[in-house]
Amino acid sequence: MKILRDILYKVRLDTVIGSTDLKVNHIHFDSRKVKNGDVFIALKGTVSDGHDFIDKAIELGAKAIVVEDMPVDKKKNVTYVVVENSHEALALMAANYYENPSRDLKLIGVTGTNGKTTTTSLLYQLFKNVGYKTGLISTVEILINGKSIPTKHTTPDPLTINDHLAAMRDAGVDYCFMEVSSHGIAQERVAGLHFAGGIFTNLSHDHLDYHATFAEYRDVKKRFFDGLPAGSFALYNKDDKNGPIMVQNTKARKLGYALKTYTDYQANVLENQFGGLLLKVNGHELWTKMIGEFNAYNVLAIYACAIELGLEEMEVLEAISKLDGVSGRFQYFTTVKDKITAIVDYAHTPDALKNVLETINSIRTKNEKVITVVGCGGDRDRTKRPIMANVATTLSDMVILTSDNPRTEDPQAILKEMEAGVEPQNYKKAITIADREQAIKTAANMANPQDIILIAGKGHETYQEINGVRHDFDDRLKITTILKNLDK
Ligand SMILES: CC(=O)N[C@H]1[C@@H](OP(=O)(O)OP(=O)(O)OC[C@H]2O[C@@H](n3ccc(=O)[nH]c3=O)[C@H](O)[C@@H]2O)O[C@H](CO)[C@@H](O)[C@@H]1O[C@H](C)C(=O)N[C@@H](C)C(=O)N[C@H](CCC(=O)O)C(=O)O
Ligand SMILES: Nc1ncnc2c1ncn2[C@@H]1O[C@H](COP(=O)(O)OP(=O)(O)OP(=O)(O)O)[C@@H](O)[C@H]1O
Ligand SMILES: N[C@H](CCC[C@H](N)C(=O)O)C(=O)O
Ligand SMILES: [Mg+2]
Repeated sequence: MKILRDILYKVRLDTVIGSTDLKVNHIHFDSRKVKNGDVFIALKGTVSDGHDFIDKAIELGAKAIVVEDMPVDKKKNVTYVVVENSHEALALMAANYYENPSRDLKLIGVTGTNGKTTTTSLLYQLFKNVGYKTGLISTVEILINGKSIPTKHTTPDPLTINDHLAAMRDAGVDYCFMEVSSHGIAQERVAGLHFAGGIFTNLSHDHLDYHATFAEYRDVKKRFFDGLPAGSFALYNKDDKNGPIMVQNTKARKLGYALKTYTDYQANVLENQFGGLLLKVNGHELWTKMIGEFNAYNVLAIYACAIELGLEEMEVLEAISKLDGVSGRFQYFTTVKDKITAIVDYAHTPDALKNVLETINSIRTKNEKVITVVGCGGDRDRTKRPIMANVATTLSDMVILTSDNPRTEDPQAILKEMEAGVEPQNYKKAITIADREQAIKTAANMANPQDIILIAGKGHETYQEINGVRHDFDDRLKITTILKNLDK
C-alpha cells in the first residue's frame, strides 16, 4: 500500500478532484490489468487513447485516475488528477512507487542508433568479471547479477524498468547498464531515473517511421543528455558529427572518445583481423576478441566508462582483453572441411550493414566470396529498405534478399521495396527468396571453400514475427545445422 500523494511527488499537476491522501495498491497504464484499489494512468498512444478506457478501469476497481484531459462524466469516490504529460507522470510515479531504486545503485544509460546492446552487455560482463554485482537492461535480456529475465523491448515501460531496478537493489547490485532507445526517450520511459552517466554511441538512419525527420530523431536522443544531472558524466563519440550536439546542453561532465579526433579518451586501431582487434589505448596495447573498427568504438567507450566509474586502468585493460563477444553480434561459425565461415549479425540499419560488410571485406585474406542474406522488418521504417539492399549488393559478391519479421506486412511487398534499391550494375548479384530458411540454405549451397556468408538483421532473435505470432526461428540454429551437414 502507498499513499497517492507520495507517488505523485514531483509530477507536474494541473487539477486534482478528490483526495490524494488515499491508500493505493498498484499503478497501471493498461486498463486490463487494473484491480481493486489501483491507480490507472491514461496514456495517449500510437494506436489508441488510454482515456477511452477510464470507465473500464473504474469498473475493475481503480480508485484514482491520472489523465491529461479531465473526463466529462466523473464517478463518485474516485480521485481525478490532471497532469501536463501522462507519460512523464507515469515514469515519475513508477520511480516513486518503487522508492527510486535508480538512486540506490549506479545507473548508466547508453543511447545511439547502433552499439547499445554491445556496449551495455560488455560493460555488464566487465563489471561482473572484476567482482561487482551487476545489472543489465538490454534488447537481448535483462540480467540481475547472472539471473536472466526475458524482455520484449530495448527500453521497457517505466513500471517494468523500476520493478527490475528494485529487484537489482534488493539483490545488492552496484552497477546497472541500460539501453536507452529513442522510443524510450520520446515516450518518457526513462524520466524520473537517476543516471550516474550516459554514453552516446553514434547516430545514423533508423526509425524514421516513428520520428518525422532525422533532426527530430537526433533531438529526441539529445533530450537524454539534456536530462542528465550535474555530477554525472556524458561520454560521447566525438568522431560522430552529432556527438558534440548531443552534449551541447548537458549539465553532466562532457568527455569525448574517438579514434580520429583529439579528445579525452583516444585509441588507435593497430590490427583488425578475424581473431579480434589490437588497439592502442592511452599508450597501452590492448587485444580484444571484438571484431571490426565499429567495435573499437564500443571497446573504447566501455574503457572510458569503467575509468570514469573509478576502476583501475590495469584492471580494466586486463578485463577487456578477456571479454567475450555479444550474442548475435558478429557471431561466427566455420565448417571444418571447407572452411566456410557464416557470420550472424544484428545489422538492421544501413550503417550497421555497411560497417559489418566493410569489416568483412577488410579482413578477408584471400579472394573469398561474400554472400549476404538480408531482409527488412515489417511495420518499421520503410525508407531503410532500398538503402539496405543497395549497401548489401554494393559490398557483397552475392545477395539473397529475404524476410525479417514481416509483422503485419506482405513479405513480397517489403522485398519489392528492397529490390528497388539495387543498382543496375548489381542486378546479377541479387536474388530474392522470401522464405528465410530457404534463403540461408541457398547461401550455403552457393558457398565454395573459404567463402563467407553474412546472415544479417536478426542476430540473437529466436523468432520470426508474422501477423502478431512469433514463430520459432533462430538464424544461428539454422546455419549451424546446415554447416554440420556440409561437414559430413
Ligand atoms: C510505437 C510504440 O513504441 N508503442 C509502444 C506503446 O504503445 P502504444 O503507444 O502504441 O499504445 P496503444 O496501443 O496506442 O495504447 C495506448 C494506451 O492505452 C492503453 N490501453 C489499450 C487498450 C486497452 O484495452 N486498455 C488500455 O488501457 C495501453 O495500455 C496504452 O497505455 O507503449 C507500449 C507500452 O509501453 C509498448 O508496448 C508499445 O511498444 C510497441 C509494442 C513496439 O513495438 N514498440 C517498439 C517500436 C519499440 O518501442 N522499440 C524500441 C526501440 C527499438 C530499438 O531501436 O532497439 C524499444 O525500446 O524497444
Ligand atoms: N559502434 C557501432 N557503430 C556502428 N555499428 C555498430 C556499432 N556496434 C554495433 N554495430 C552494428 O549494429 C548492430 C547492432 O548492434 P547492437 O545490437 O549493439 O545495437 P543496438 O543499438 O543495441 O540496436 P537496437 O537499436 O536494435 O537495440 C551490430 O550487429 C553491428 O552490425
Ligand atoms: N529494435 C529494432 C530491431 C529491429 C530488428 C529487425 N530484426 C526487425 O525486426 O526489423 C526495431 O524494433 O526496430
Ligand atoms: Mg539493442
